[in-house]
Amino acid sequence: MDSVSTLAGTDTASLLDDFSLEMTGKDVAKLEDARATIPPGTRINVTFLGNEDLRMRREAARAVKRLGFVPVPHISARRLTSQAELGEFLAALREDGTADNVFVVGGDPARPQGPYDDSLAVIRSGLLQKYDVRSVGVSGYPEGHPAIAEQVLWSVIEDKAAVLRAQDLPGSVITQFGFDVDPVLGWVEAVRNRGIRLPIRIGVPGPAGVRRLMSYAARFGVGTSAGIAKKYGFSLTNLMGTAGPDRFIRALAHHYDARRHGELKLHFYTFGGLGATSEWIAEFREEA
Ligand SMILES: NC(=O)C1=CN([C@@H]2O[C@H](COP(=O)(O)OP(=O)(O)OC[C@H]3O[C@@H](n4cnc5c(N)ncnc54)[C@H](O)[C@@H]3O)[C@@H](O)[C@H]2O)C=CC1
Ligand SMILES: Nc1nc(=O)c2c([nH]1)NC[C@@H]1CN(c3ccc(C(=O)N[C@@H](CCC(=O)O)C(=O)O)cc3)CN21
Repeated sequence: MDSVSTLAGTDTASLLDDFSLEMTGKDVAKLEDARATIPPGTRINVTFLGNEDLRMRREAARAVKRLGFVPVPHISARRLTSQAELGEFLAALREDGTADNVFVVGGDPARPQGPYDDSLAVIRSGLLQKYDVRSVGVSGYPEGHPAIAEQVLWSVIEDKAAVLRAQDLPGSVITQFGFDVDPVLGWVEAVRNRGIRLPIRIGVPGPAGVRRLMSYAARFGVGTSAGIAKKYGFSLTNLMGTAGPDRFIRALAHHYDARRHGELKLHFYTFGGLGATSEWIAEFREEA
C-alpha cells in the first residue's frame, strides 16, 4: 500500500516545534546543565520508575518548573499501593504548582500493587480533577505491547478518549518509541479512522549507543531487525556505534499529512542522556 500523497509532507523544522522531552528523578543535575539548550516552556515528562520514590519525582517536577519548563509528571497506576498514595502524590504536585499536566500509564508490574489495575482506573477515580489536573496524557503503541492484546489496546484507547471527553479533560497521546516510521503512520491513521482526534506525540529515542537502544527495545517489545536498523541508520553488528533519530524524523516529516494524521508532535525519550538529547535536537533544528 502506498500511503504517500503528493500533497503530503511538512518541513522537518515544523515537526520539531514544541517537542517534548523525558527525564527521571535522577536527572535534575543534568537538566540544570542542559537548561540553555532547551527552549523555555518545553514540556518535560518525569517518568515514574520503580526504583525512585515520591520525593525524587516531586523534586524533579519542581526543578522542571523552576527552570522555566512545563512539568508533566507520570502516574503509574499499577505501581500505586493505595488510593492514599495517589492522593498524596497529587496533593504534593498541586502544592508545588506542577499538577496541571500529568501522564497516566498502566505500569509494568505484572500484578497491580494496589487498587489501580490500569490507567483508566486512575482517570476514572475523579482524583485528577480533585487536585486540579488540567490535561492528561495517555500511551499509544504503534507496534503493540508484549503483555497486552491488540484488541485490548484499541478498546482502551477508545475508552480513554471517551472518558476524558466526558470529564472535560483535554487529553493527548504519547507513543512508545520505535525505529520504523511505517507502523507509526499506519497506526496514527487507524487511530484517526476510529474517530480519535487527540493530539499525538510520536515517541522517538534521543541519540544513544546502539547497545543501550537495543536493550530498551527488547525490554519494551519494540521491533528491531537488520532492515529496520539500516533504515534508521545503525547496524545490529556494531553495538559500539551510536544512533540518533534524524532519518526517522525526516521520513516522518516527509510523509506527514495533517489532514489524514491530525495533530502530530515529537516526544524524545532520553534514557539517561538528557544533555546529549537536548544538544542533538538543538543542532538538528539548526540544520533543518
Ligand atoms: N508508553 C510508555 O511510554 C510507557 C509505557 N509503560 C508501560 O506500558 C504498559 C501499559 O500501560 P498503558 O498503555 O497505560 O495501559 P493501561 O493501563 O491503559 O492498561 C491497558 C490494559 O492492559 C492491562 N495492563 C496494563 N499494564 C499491564 C501489564 N504491565 N501487564 C499486563 N497487563 C497490563 C490493563 O489491565 C488493561 O486491561 C504498562 O506496562 C506501562 O507501564 C510504562 C511507562 C511508559
Ligand atoms: N512498556 C514500557 N515500560 C516503560 O517503563 C517504558 C516504556 N515502555 N517506554 C519508554 C519509557 C521510558 N522509560 C525509561 C526507563 C528508564 C529510564 C532511565 O533513565 N533508566 C535508568 C538510567 C539510564 C540508563 O542507564 O540506561 C535508571 O536510572 O533507572 C528512562 C526512561 C520507561 N518507559
